[in-house]
Amino acid sequence: MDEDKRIILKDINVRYRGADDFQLKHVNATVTAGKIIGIIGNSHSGKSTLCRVLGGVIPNIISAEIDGTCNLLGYSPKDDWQAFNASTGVVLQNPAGQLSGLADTVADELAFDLVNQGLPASFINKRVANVAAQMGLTAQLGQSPESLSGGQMQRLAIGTAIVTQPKILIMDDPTSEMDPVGRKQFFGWLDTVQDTTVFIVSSEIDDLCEVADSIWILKDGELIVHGSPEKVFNHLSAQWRIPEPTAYQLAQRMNWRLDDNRYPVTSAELKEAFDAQN
Ligand SMILES: Nc1ncnc2c1ncn2[C@@H]1O[C@H](COP(=O)(O)OP(=O)(O)OP(=O)(O)O)[C@@H](O)[C@H]1O
Repeated sequence: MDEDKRIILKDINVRYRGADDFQLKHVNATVTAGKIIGIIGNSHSGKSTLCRVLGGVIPNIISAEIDGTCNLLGYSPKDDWQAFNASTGVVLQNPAGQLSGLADTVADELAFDLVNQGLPASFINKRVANVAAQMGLTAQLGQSPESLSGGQMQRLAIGTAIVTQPKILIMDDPTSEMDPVGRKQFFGWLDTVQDTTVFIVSSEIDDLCEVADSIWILKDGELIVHGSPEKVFNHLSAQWRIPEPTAYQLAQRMNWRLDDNRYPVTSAELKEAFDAQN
């Protein structure tokens, strides 16, 4: 398959300045464009560091020792930074830190990159209204970004990342400050995203299983497992200290299995396994 339809990570090693050990070690994976990748792992396992590599923040903004190959849809963050940057949208852990700080209103913040691109006002207004609606921020468009709650701020950060319609979206724990309703809406929205490759770090295992094509588990900087949610959670090692999704736990307790003997990991699969027993 063409390089411009894949994301390729080949033997990525990363060490921050002054650190004794590597924070990412021999990370290898290939992803087909358009997939949703859920990244999980315990604290300090390297999830944010991987997001920084995928978004080109390392090495272009945070200088760190990095080797290996990172190629996103044909662009390398090292060699094609401008094109790479234009193709990726990044939502970091601290949403407030990635806002421009120059916009008086949520609408101006959402419009910021489009204005910088010199696009016509009518186009910008339409795009901003569309993104605000997707993020549930229509009522806040006239408000100052500083007046937003933590969850709204996260939704604004996601909005600023998607407003330029990047081909790749990288989100590091984007729902950490959302309430349960906001989180549900966010994962419902994520499920509708098309023609975009999404990398999302989250500890919301149930939600991730519903939307992700693939789950990556990081442990001590190593990508120890990657595969479909069903495969990954049916072959977990207790040593990794990763919780199974609720559907899996319930089915295991009731011994409800799918046709191929696996336990379900999504609500639809749980129903399938239940129906098969009754
Ligand atoms: N800017 C930095 N400079 C030096 N070391 C760092 C830096 N950022 C992270 N680290 C270290 O790199 C390791 C991996 O951190 P990282 O934040 O990538 O893990 P994580 O899995 O995202 O953790 P968490 O779930 O706690 O956010 C940790 O040991 C952390 O202390």
